[in-house]
This record gives sequence, structure tokens and C-alpha cells, in this order.
Amino acid sequence: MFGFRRRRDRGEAAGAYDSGPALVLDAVTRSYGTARDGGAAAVALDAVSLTVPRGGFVAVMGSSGSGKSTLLRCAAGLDRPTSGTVRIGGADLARLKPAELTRLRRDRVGFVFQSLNLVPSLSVRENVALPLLLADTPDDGRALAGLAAVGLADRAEDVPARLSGGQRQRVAIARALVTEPEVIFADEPTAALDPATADGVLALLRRVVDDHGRTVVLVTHDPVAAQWADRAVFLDAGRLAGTLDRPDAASVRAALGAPDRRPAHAHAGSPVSPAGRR
Ligand SMILES: Nc1ncnc2c1ncn2[C@@H]1O[C@H](COP(=O)(O)OP(=O)(O)OP(=O)(O)O)[C@@H](O)[C@H]1O
Repeated sequence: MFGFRRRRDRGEAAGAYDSGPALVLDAVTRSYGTARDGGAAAVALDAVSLTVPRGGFVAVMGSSGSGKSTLLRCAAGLDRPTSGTVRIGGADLARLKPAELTRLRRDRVGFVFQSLNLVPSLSVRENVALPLLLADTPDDGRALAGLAAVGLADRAEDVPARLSGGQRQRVAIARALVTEPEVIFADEPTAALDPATADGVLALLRRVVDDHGRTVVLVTHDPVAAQWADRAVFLDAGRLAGTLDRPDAASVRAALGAPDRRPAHAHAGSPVSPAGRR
């Protein structure tokens, strides 16, 4: 459906990818500032350990400032932990040379952020093809196939400004997937969208997991968004404060200490409902 070849159909030796978890964080701490700066170090992430299996979908939750984005940046190799270990597909990020880390981020990791970073002067198709260009890989129709998968093939030659917010977010997902990454990191990808459009984007991420065995780590404030994950993990002041398997919005709200506002049947019209997940 996605036009992406499955990992085993690719030319690489299967041994290049171990069969362990997609992502492992072991006692990851990230602090900002030192005594040298004249103040105490602020600990944004405090000895967080987390294992995400291949084909897993994890929602990272917690109040503002609890360390969600810091966790995502460290896990994705965009930021270095002060201590602790991050492994993607078995590779210890701290042991990689800068060029190797760049290659891993480019080839094995996909990013979807709230600020989409689509290039306004490029067409939608050219935006999706950008990671291929950066990797010196021919497009061979993959960008268009990716756009078809997110239902936007007919908008391929438009510029991003002519698309709605939800459509732009789907373009960003197609771009994140075009290199067939093992792990997709998404930071509040639905924060700016209305609930129905957000559901469409989350259903798309869910399909990437269920149909293509990819792994998704989603940072979100939204208990309804977390319903699409297999597991919600909760951060509190930089620490892992708990986990919830097969989260539903009511139990997530309870875990966050927030009142239950949106009924569980709010997803009834979704193309793939959270209840339909594995
Ligand atoms: N570059 C930085 N320098 C200093 N402190 C930082 C920096 N980035 C984050 N922090 C601090 O680390 C803590 C965690 O921030 P982080 O952005 O990870 O939280 P968050 O849970 O993603 O918050 P939000 O939901 O508001 O985006 C906060 O106290 C924040 O002020």
C-alpha cells in the first residue's frame, strides 16, 4: 500500500540489521548548564531507560517541561546525552563517528516535527524526494509512491503553501518515510490540527507500524493521540514516571491527573480506529 519495499526485499545483507529492539535508552541523563556557568545544572532527563521493540508504537507523554522533546532528541541522535547509552538497531550512538551518526540519521531514522520544515519554493514531490537527494539516491518514483500512500499523489506538483495544515503534515510523513527508515520520531505532529485531521495523520503512522513493521516514537500532549500507540510512557520532571499498555484516552488522562473530557467513541469515523490496532 505504501509503495515501500519491505526491508527483506532490499539488497542489503539481512545481518546488517540485528533482530533486537529498534531503540534502547539505558539510564539516559541530559543536563543543561554546569557549575562553570555559575549555576546548578538543570536536569532535563534523569536516568531514563526505555526499550522500544521493532514494530512498536510508543507515545511519550508528560507535562510541559517534563523532558519529552529532550528524550526524543537524544533518542534520535540529534542531541548527546550527558550520560547513559542510546542504541538504534543495536548501534550505540556514542560510539559512532560523526559521519557514521549522520549516515544513521539519514538512512535509518525519519523525523516528523510540528514545524514541518517543508521548503516553500519546492514542489510537494520535490520536498518528499529531498532526503533521497541528500543521500545521493535516485528517486525512481519513490516520492510519488509515498505521496500516493498518504493520499496526495494529485498534489505532487503543488507548492506546500497551497495545501492545508493536515495535508502538509501528511507530506512531512511521506518525506520521513521515503528512505524507508527503521524508526520514525514524531514530535507533536498533530498539535496544530483539528481532531479529525489529526486522526487521519495518526492512522497513517499506525499503518506504517502495522503494515510495514516500522517503529514509531510519538511525543504528544494529547491523550486521544496516545490511544494510537501500543504503549504510553510518562515523564515527570525528567524521570520515567510510569507506562501504560494499550492506552485509552481515559486511562491516559487519569495517569496525567487530568479530567476526562472527550468520549472514547470520538474516533468512530476514523479510517483505522485505535481499537483496530494489533
Ligand atoms: N537548550 C536548553 N537549555 C537549557 N535548558 C533546556 C534546554 N532545552 C530544554 N531545557 C529544559 O529541559 C527541560 C525539559 O525540556 P523539554 O523541551 O524536553 O520538555 P517537554 O516535555 O518537551 O516540554 P513541552 O511539552 O513544553 O515541549 C525544561 O525544563 C527545559 O527548560
